[in-house]
This record gives sequence, structure tokens and C-alpha cells, in this order.
Amino acid sequence: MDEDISSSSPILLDSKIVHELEPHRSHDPAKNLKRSDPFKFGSRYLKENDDVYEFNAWDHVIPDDAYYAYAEAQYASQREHPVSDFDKGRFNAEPEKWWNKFYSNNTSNFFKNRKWLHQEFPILTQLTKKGAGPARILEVGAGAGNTCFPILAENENDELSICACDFSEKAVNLVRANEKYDGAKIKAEIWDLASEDLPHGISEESVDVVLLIFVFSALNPVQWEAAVGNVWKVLKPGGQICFRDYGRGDLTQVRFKKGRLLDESFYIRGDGTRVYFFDEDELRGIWAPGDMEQSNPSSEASASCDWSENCSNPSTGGSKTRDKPTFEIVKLGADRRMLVNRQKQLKMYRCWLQGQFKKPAQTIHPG
Ligand SMILES: C[S@@+](CC[C@H](N)C(=O)[O-])C[C@H]1O[C@@H](n2cnc3c(N)ncnc32)[C@H](O)[C@@H]1O
Repeated sequence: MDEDISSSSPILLDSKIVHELEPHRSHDPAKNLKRSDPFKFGSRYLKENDDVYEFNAWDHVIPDDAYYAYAEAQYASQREHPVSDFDKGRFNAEPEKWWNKFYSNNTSNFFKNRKWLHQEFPILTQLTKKGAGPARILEVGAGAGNTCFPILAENENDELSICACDFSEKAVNLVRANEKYDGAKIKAEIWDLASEDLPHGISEESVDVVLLIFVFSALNPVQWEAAVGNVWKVLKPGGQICFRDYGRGDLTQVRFKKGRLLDESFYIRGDGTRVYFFDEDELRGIWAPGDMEQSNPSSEASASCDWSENCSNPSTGGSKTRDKPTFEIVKLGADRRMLVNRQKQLKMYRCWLQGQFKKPAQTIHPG
């Protein structure tokens, strides 16, 4: 697992060097209509005459057609050799068991500390500054604490509390055992994001910010709706989500071999943990289904339904999108990076998606 880790790989193809001023924007103008403000991400742009091998990494480099063709060939091979039905059942039945194993083998040093959080999500700076007043952050999929402890280290707000949840008991124990664990400011709890209950000590509409850093990808797509519903429930009106996860076409997706595909874009790693790779518009559909419907007025649902009707939308599996929680997309973008192994003269492409979503201040309760 290598969220922010560079690694060497045999996947090596020439890249077309693209200097993008707005790296998260699609080349298809129609797709750009609803794009919002960009995140900062990195700023080492590769220009026409630069030496690619001068640095280890370049920001915002879009892979060329050859890489995409290679990726498609890999996906086709993955689809031809999916995980067996027996193993699918095994891996989907008790996902926390595999994460417990993971944390038995890897301690808190495995993930890098997420030091970029305040830069990318200024709302965290607002909540943690001196005198900001009562504020609550819920981190879901907190793992060993690589996100919550850096936030705590920067915090100057006496009235900030953090609830760090994970469905892996081993992970929660690692957070509780950390020398920086201060029970007055942080509580670690076992909680499954897709469960029917809310985390211990968290009531409805009591949270200012929910952090989802590399956790949504661990869910089975059939769990997304329950997870979004839980996040909606715990957030105060006007509360926000800080989201970062894997993007479609990331090196780690492309290099999955035979016998790893659980479902489209959804894989099982060698250690038994699951990972999904998102597309930007798919994330819009997950977090703002109502907006997607508005931007597609010809859809069957919008043509024939109103709020009270019981009608179906074929694109969303039968339920009407306007009854689903619809967050405002404050920001959403792709963070692309080309990593370079200078010694071996290799190039590798990473892609993460990052978003900031807001529960509207005036909410209509989805029924
Ligand atoms: C890739 S790790 C990321 C850890 C941490 N957010 C970070 O960035 O360092 C994913 C974490 O999500 C947890 N997780 C996976 N599915 C979950 C679920 N349904 N509910 C709560 N936590 C979950 C795993 O146990 C694991 O600790």
C-alpha cells in the first residue's frame, strides 16, 4: 500500500510532457462546466526543454496515449482473470479482519504523516487556531493516527476535540497507545463507516469536519450509500468533508496482476485489504447526486419525478437521486505526479483525487 510513497515499477512508458495550468481540468470543455477552485498540490511543472531526470518527481504530468493504452490492456487482462467467487466472499465478508492483520504486521510507521493537510484544507487551520471556539473533527479510517496526530500537534484551540475512528481494533489500539494520545482532546473509537450506528459519543449534526483520507477506497461500492448517509448524519449543517483517495489510472491500479480484480476498479491487495480507484465524475455522483441530475436534465428521473414521487433512476440503481444526501462540491481535483527513478531512467504515474464537500447550511432531510 503506498498512498504517498514512490516506488519503482516495471511499468515504464514515454510520457507526453504536458504543462497544465489547471491540472485537474478535463480536456473536454463540457466536463469543465462545473469545476470548482483548484487545490494547491505541487508546483514543479515540467516544461518542454526540462530534463525529466533532473528531479525525482514532477507535478501535473498527464500520461500519454501509450500509457493509457497500456493501462487499458492491463484492465482487460485483470477482467479476464478476476478473483474467484469463493475468494470474493472471503474478502468481502470481514474486511476488518484483514486490516487487523495489516496492523499486526505494520506498526504506526507504515504511513507517512499527513503534514500537507493544513495547506490543502485551510478549514483545518480555521478550526485549530487559538480562540476558534468549540469544534469537533471526526476522522474515519484513522489507521495508526498519521492524520490526527499531525493535526493535534498544530492545534492551538483549547476547545477542539478529535474523534479518530477505525473499524480495525488493532488500529484503534495503536492510536490509543501513541505517546501523543491525550484523552482530553482525542478519542479513538472502533467504528465501521458503513454501519447502521454512529460512532460512540458522536450524535447527529455534532461534527464540524469529517476527514476521509484513503478510507473510502477501502469500501465495497455497495457500501458507499450507507457511508455517505452516515457522514451526512453526523455533520452539522454547513459542516465539511476533507477527502483524499486513489484516482483511476494510478500506477498501483495499473500494475495489479491476474486474480486481483473483485469488481470494476475494485481490487484485493496481496495482504487481503480492498482498494477502489475513483473517477472524478464518479465522486461527484457519490457526493452530489442531485447536482449530477440537474446537469443531466434529460435523465428519466428528472423528467418525470418530483420530491414526493416514488420513481426510479436507471443510472443510480433504481433509487431517486433527489432523496439522497447532496453535498456542495467546494473543491474537487486530481493530483497527478510523475515519479522518476533517475538511476534506472524510469517514469511512473500517480493519481490521487482530493475533494472538499459541504453539507448545505439549510438542509432538506433526505427521506
Ligand atoms: C489506507 S488506510 C489509511 C489510514 C489513514 N487514514 C491514513 O491516511 O494514514 C485505510 C484505513 O481505513 C480503515 N477502514 C477501512 N474500511 C473501513 C470502514 N468501513 N470503517 C472504518 N474504517 C475503515 C482501515 O482499517 C485503515 O486503517
